[in-house]
Amino acid sequence: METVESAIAKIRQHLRPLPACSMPLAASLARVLAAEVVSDVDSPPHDKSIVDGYAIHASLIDAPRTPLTLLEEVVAGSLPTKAIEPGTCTRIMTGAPIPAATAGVVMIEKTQVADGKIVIDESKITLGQNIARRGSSMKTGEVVLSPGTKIRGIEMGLLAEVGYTHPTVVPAARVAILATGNELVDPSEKPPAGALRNSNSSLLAGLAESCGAVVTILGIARDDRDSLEQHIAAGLQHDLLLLSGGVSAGVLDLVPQVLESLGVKNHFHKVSLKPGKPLWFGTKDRSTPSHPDAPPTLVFGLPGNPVSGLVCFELFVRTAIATLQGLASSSIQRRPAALSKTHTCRGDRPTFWPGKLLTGEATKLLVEPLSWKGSGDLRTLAQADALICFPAGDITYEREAEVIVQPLSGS
Ligand SMILES: Nc1nc2c(c(=O)[nH]1)N[C@H]1C(S)=C(S)[C@@H](COP(=O)(O)OP(=O)(O)OC[C@H]3O[C@@H](n4cnc5c(N)ncnc54)[C@H](O)[C@@H]3O)O[C@H]1N2
Ligand code: MOO
Repeated sequence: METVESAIAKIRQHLRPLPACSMPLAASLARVLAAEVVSDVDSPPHDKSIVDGYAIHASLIDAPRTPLTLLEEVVAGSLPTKAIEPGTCTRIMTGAPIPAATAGVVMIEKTQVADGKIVIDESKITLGQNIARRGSSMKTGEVVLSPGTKIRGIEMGLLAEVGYTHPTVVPAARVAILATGNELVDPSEKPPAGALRNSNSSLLAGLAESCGAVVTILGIARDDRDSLEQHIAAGLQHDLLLLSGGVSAGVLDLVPQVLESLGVKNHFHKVSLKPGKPLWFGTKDRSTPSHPDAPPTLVFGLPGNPVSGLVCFELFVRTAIATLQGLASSSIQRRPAALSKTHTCRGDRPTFWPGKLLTGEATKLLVEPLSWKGSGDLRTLAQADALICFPAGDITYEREAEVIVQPLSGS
């Protein structure tokens, strides 16, 4: 049986980013850049005023109270026509290009008009004040964004500034979700005796969407070969297929054999982990003569118990989706914390126990182990924002014992 670490290592061997594509800027939020972005403009595009005021001549620095004759008015979007000379000034608005021979700009609030002349009311004028120089933020030809950058609103603005209306990005992963089980009914139905609602499709769709993936829900496959084959074949058309249920040792746990019969190569089955032990991972080759480097479809057979599926998603699937989408597959973010109360954990596998992070002293993270009833108890998870990682063994932890927690991100 794999350990969590060896399972992650095996999955990583099959991860690579999806082929880059060009995408309309408006659709690029949260995508990852696949190519350098080079500016084709200077920013600012000209020496510009950063305030509304008067452009003045250098001679005023020594004689600041000289009354000045107004030459003209320049607004953003227009061009000055006259150079500033001693004894003159130009009314200028924020963003407008400064006239030739401007030494600085004085804010309108620090000026007065007397007898039709402008008088500066500022004790100290410095050379270059209130002027932003052409190209001071970026120059034509400079690389302003690097491959691997995740596009936020900030980057969307910068891309627009440099004219990238169709940036080259790694696309969102297309994730298919397939629930399996004869006992499942749609969430819109009241389950009859022996049945329960399919909560896993919604759970996994939410988790995958929180990673930025585009999700297709394939419904419910029944526990027979035909139904599984039909649904799985549709799922294999995607970048990643998430199945839930049918992967342990029951008579109807047919998922592994059907996957393999459809050409999905198994890389491991079962991880020493609680909950989540029956996890199955495989890949289906998608390379063709014209696309020899096409990444394979990744297939995760998640255990049917909802919390087992959630834990497997957080430990294994989240990183896989991130890598497909061009983010460096970072190691899972874990941090030390102190238990808020005594807790006994039993088992022969490392356990990921739901916890609630509490505000401790500034430097100390506290975590409360929740009263969790096992891998079917999704209700308690609604209060959780972390998984507490306990090693294998029957161990009682005292209050304030140090444990490792893995925050539940965006889920
Ligand atoms: N002999 C063994 N029995 C079991 C083992 C084992 O190693 N040997 N592993 C146990 C563990 S651990 C888990 S976890 C479960 C996982 O079993 P499956 O992945 O085969 O899942 P199912 O049997 O289909 O379902 C388990 C449980 O989850 C409910 N379920 C299934 N799908 C959904 C869904 N879409 N939404 C909500 N709930 C769902 C299902 O009704 C079952 O109650 O196996 C243990 N057994
Ligand atoms: O390991 Mo299973 O996932 O506990 O219920």
